[in-house]
Amino acid sequence: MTSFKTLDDLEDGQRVLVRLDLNSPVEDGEVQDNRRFDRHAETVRELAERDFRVVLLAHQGRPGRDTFVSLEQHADILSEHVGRPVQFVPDTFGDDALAAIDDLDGGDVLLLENTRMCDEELPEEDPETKAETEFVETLAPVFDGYVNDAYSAAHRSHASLVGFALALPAHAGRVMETEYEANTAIAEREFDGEVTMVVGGTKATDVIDVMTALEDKVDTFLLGGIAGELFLRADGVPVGRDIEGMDLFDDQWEANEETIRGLIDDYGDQIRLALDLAFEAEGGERAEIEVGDVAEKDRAFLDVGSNTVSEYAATIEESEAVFVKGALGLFEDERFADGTVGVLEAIAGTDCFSVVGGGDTSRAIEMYGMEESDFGHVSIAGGAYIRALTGERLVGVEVLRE
Ligand SMILES: Nc1ncnc2c1ncn2[C@@H]1O[C@H](COP(=O)(O)OP(=O)(O)O)[C@@H](O)[C@H]1O
Ligand SMILES: O=C(OP(=O)(O)O)[C@H](O)COP(=O)(O)O
Repeated sequence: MTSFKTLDDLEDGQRVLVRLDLNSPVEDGEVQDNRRFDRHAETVRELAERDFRVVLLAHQGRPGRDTFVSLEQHADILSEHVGRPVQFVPDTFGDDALAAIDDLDGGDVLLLENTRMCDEELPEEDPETKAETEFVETLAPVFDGYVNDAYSAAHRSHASLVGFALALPAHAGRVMETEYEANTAIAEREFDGEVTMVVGGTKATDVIDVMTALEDKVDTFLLGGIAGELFLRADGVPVGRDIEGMDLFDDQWEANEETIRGLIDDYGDQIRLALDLAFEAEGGERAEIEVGDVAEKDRAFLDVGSNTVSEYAATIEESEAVFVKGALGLFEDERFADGTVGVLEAIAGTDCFSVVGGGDTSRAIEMYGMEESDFGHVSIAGGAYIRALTGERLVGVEVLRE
């Protein structure tokens, strides 16, 4: 990451403003611990150990949603991960925030209130405009430097993500560095051997965008999940029952059909579809059917079948690099986890370069007892990961470039 200043370029003991992404699931008002805390703790711990006065900015939820809550609980959770106290002040840039910042000693860590509670944070405007907000103009002068560690939010042109980067010497945090390198690898790196991409999940437009952008970079796409069913249907297999709250096979089908057919016609040799599928039998147990035997108006399919898993695993074992976007089945239900777990275990069992992304999919790694260390990189980004895969530049990363 040579075109960015990193923590290595900061002089110890300064006062630094650090943007993290602690955006988390919230259940009944309770913020849920997750991998974002653990990853960012590394950056925070390093700065505190180097005697910086560390002030943290982060957001939670969006105004109007149940997940839009204070960061008070985040401070406690982060403190557990960092292994030292994380103070909290319920203010973003007012007198209370400034007084709390002023009170800090070297090695102290303070989290300010949810940046999205500040009116100037959210409207998406260019970095120059954001740098001129009262939020940035008030806080920036009390710091020596700005660190952005929030790769997973770097696609948003919000004040705390782009404004401070223009107002202060800007540096990439450790999470920013590793996420950037891994997530841009497919767009930026040349691999000598086969490059394989596992594509699944439920987000049809993401899948179409990624496949369209990466046709030249990827040798084989292994499809599963709802996304795979869209391709099977376009290929003439009568599958496609929508899951609750989605209408991919109904209203949206027409909008996507032509694009998917076009991808199959142009790049059919690179695209591998499921050979068999799994469903819930009458007794509730998992059952499988060959794709060729699926009849019109058949049931909902919840996973790829075992022949597909074996085939996909064999391709992965011969690959030099494997990227994962989306799950191959409803892995949250153990009966339908074989596809997702099968390909992840195949990746973990090889020494290929690998990146697993997408919030839901990477959760399968811990759910089924796999070790993150068996993968090249497990991303904590969702939207930013997709954008990186399609070669889009992230505004929050761009403003860090020297
Ligand atoms: N056949 C299927 N039926 C129902 N849900 C599925 C199926 N295949 C995959 N899924 C669901 O897709 C989700 C992941 O999809 P998506 O949100 O697109 O991926 P990510 O968040 O990892 O980017 C998982 O929670 C999984 O349960
Ligand atoms: O969690 C995030 O995005 P993600 O769910 O796409 O990973 C980021 O914190 C960005 O949040 P936002 O999509 O509300 O701007």
